[in-house]
Order: sequence, then C-alpha cells, then structure tokens
Amino acid sequence: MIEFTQVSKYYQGRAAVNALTLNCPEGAFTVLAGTSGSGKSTTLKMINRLVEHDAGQIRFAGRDIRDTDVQTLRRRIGYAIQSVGLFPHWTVAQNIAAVPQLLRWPKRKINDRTDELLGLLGLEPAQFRSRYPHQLSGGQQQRVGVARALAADPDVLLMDEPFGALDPVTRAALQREIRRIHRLMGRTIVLVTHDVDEALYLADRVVLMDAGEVVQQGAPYALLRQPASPFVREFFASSEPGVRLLSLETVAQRMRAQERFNGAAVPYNMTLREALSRFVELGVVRLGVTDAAGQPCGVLHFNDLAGAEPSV
Ligand SMILES: Nc1ncnc2c1ncn2[C@@H]1O[C@H](COP(=O)(O)OP(=O)(O)OP(=O)(O)O)[C@@H](O)[C@H]1O
Repeated sequence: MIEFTQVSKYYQGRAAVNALTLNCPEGAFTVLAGTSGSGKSTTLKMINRLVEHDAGQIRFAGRDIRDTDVQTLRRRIGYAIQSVGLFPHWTVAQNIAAVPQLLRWPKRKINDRTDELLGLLGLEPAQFRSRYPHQLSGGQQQRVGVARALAADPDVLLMDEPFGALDPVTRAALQREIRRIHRLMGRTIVLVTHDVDEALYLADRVVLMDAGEVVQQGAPYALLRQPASPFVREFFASSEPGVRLLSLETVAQRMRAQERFNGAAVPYNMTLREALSRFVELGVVRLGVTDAAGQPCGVLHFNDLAGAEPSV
C-alpha cells in the first residue's frame, strides 16, 4: 500500500532519514519503532507530504505520491497526533466532521458517521456530540482525535504517538480500542511509537529504526526470536523478551483441546502473558479454558507455556 524505495530526507545537510526502503502492506498494522531522533516521525510525515522527501520514491497505492495532488492525497490518509490538535471552538461533532464537510457529504450522512465513530471509540454520542474540547479529559480528546482521523473513511490511518502523554490505564484502553477497530475495519495503519510494549501489542509488522535507517522489519515474533543485530536484541531486551513473546500468543494456541479440567478457568482469547500471571497468582499448574460462550473447551498446562513455536 505504501512503499518507500531508497528515500532520504536531509536537514542542514544531515540525513534525518537515509536511503529508507520499507513496505506497509494493505490492511496491515505497521508500527515504526525506534529510539528518539531515529527518523520515525519524519518517515510518517513524508507519507502525507507534510514533509517532502529529497531523494528516492514513495508510492501510495502503486502511484508516486508526487503525482497525486496533496489535498487529494491527504483526504485518503487520516492523521492523528499526540497533541490531538482539535479545534477549540468547535464541538466534538464539528471536529469529527471537518473532512466530511470539506468533501460535502450530506448532513445526514455526516451525523450518522459521527455517531458511529463516537460509539466505536466508547464515547456515548448523546453525551459527547455537543461538548467542546476543553470539556473533555485528555484520553477523551485523544479518542476524538482518532475519530476525526477516521471520519472520511480514509484508506490509510497515520498515527504519531497518538497515546503519548496518557496514564497507563487510559493508554492500554485506547490501544485495545484501536486494535479492535483495526481488526473490524481492516484498515491500513502506520503508527509511530518508541514504546516497545505498544509496538509488540499492536503490530502485524514492526519497522525498527535507528539513526535514520531501518535496522530490521518484519513480524514482531521474528524480531524477538531472530534479531538481525545487537541493536535489535538490545532494543527488545531492555525488558523481558520471554514475557513479551508470551504476550503475542493466546491461550487457544497452546491449550490441549481434548482435555477437561474442573478447577479455575481462563478464556480462550486471553494472552499467554496474562495466563502466566494467573498460574502464579493461583499457584496452580493447570487451568481450564472456556470458549466465547463460557463453555469448557480445553486445558492449559503451565509447562506448555514454553512449548513449540507458533508459525510466523
Ligand atoms: N524540521 C526539522 N529541522 C531540522 N532537523 C529536523 C527537523 N525535523 C526533524 N529533524 C531531525 O531529524 C532527525 C529525526 O527526527 P524525527 O522527529 O523524525 O525522529 P523520531 O524518531 O520521530 O524522534 P522522537 O521519537 O524523539 O519524536 C532528528 O535528528 C531531528 O533533530
């Protein structure tokens, strides 16, 4: 969907991004991760031409972005940033409707879309539609920012540290929300973060950057299990790679489906990381597993947490 070929950007003669070649596949959740100053935001902003690249080629849906009118390009690309940037004198509904208005959508369609997005992001439309940004908490503002970026049903959603500056609980809730929305809508998303946990939780594909270059890109599992360089290992090793691996899999992937157990149970879609916590908390070596209807569907053994690798 978005392809960079040998793309560079220079500031005062220094490369902020150097000969970058990367691919953000259609429908995938791509996360640009890396240390501060590694060129993540610059890379993201080059996609919607907030920053113009100096060398190489960027293609969007098969076309060179320089061959597309900037406004047309931006209408196809939603953009959400940490500082939110809501218009302070506009209500929540007016903020969300900004791009659909520009596109002259009929009023009815705009209203329906606004309410749909508010609902999707966990904000009761009747309660929030008419509020102004200053009447919202930081987390609610971030949600409205994401709703606004999604409003005109863009092909791609770009997010630059959209959950930064939030407390851990609200941040986790919004991460769950955006992951759910991604699965629901199958939208192509490119998100920038320097948070290792966030990258691994959200990404189908991680692009790890350092000093303006891609050091490794691929499925989170591959980066954790086969780091291409000491830098990659170091980036993830700062906190418990084993536990991180567990957070990428669910109970259903390791349970023994033919067994039944009458003791404590966990849901099939719980991550193995959470299941590990339950094992330790309860002091047990087996946990029953329940399906979506709450019916027993297998047993998870503590030993199986260290079992065979899933396919990547
Ligand atoms: N407008 C600018 N003028 C000059 N230098 C810039 C400009 N924007 C970015 N840079 C430089 O380019 C490099 C990459 O910056 P960028 O913001 O893309 O990094 P980042 O990985 O997003 O960092 P962070 O996580 O700290 O936001 C940095 O060295 C930065 O100082």
